[in-house]
Amino acid sequence: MTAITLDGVATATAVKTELAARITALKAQGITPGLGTLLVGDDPGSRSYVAGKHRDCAEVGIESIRVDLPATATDADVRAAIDELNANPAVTGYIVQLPLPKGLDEHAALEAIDPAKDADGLHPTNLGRLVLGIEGELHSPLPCTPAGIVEMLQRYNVPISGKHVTVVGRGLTVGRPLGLLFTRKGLDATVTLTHSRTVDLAAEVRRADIVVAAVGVAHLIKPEWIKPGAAVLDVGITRVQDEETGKGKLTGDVDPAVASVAGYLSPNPGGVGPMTRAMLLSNVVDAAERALTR
Ligand SMILES: Nc1nc2c(c(=O)[nH]1)N[C@@H](CN(C=O)c1ccc(C(=O)N[C@@H](CCC(=O)O)C(=O)O)cc1)CN2
Repeated sequence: MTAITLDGVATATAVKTELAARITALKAQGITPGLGTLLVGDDPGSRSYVAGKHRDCAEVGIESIRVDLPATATDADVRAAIDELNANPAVTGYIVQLPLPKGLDEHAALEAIDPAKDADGLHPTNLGRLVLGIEGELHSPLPCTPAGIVEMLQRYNVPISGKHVTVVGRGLTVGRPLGLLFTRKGLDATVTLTHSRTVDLAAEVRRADIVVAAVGVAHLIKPEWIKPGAAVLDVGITRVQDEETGKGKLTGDVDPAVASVAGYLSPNPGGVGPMTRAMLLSNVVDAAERALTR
């Protein structure tokens, strides 16, 4: 068996095309969505993700506002930048790029975001709404990577309801919210959320119909751990040295040989990452549309 590729680049392109039409309609009604980003420090990965977010905005017609602080910034500097983004009417939604440099209080930063402008769905109010399962009018933004994972599975018609999902990794941006999302009414999966103290990870992965690996350990997930036909989504990323060229390259959590056992495989790069970016744009557009109806 060779797994069907869950192509994040193509799926994100489809999402962005749909969003561009909604943005044109918003502009016709006098609303221009605007995404703000706050980047602290000079981590090359974070820099490149933020640059990508601004490129995406330009592509679909969303204004973007960029605030960069040096690595020497204090919690008070971060708070002042967040207060400005909260007050800026051109910013309809914004994100604080994570992780913040060591020593800065990430939780305080996320709590300071105006929940109505939280484009990442990481403010405690919005995560709380995810816990409570609040949808409909009060529907709040979902964290982008979990939302992108579900969107991609649905667009490829991968069954979720009644299926067993094993999530490897319990981080704030992926594992924890993903467990809540998959168990929501309407998706109705059964989730095992695993982490570094899980006793027999291989056994937990082996019983899953859907495996999401978001732990940042290169090639941790082995082909013999995979139930034949399962959907495997590779989210974690590690920078390793290419043995042939000696150059740095990005590697996911999933051993490439998994493709010979799985039914579906979301590669890394080229899978969930582009969907994360598309879902951020989607959150910004959703918020602008919600503002229209208020
Ligand atoms: N505030 C947030 N911080 C972080 C988030 C987040 O959702 N909100 N997620 C990650 C980083 N991230 C977005 O911010 C992100 C990571 C990866 C990609 C991506 O498209 N990756 C490419 C490969 C990357 C490369 O070539 O360098 C891929 O998978 O194909 C997009 C966004 C942590 N921080």
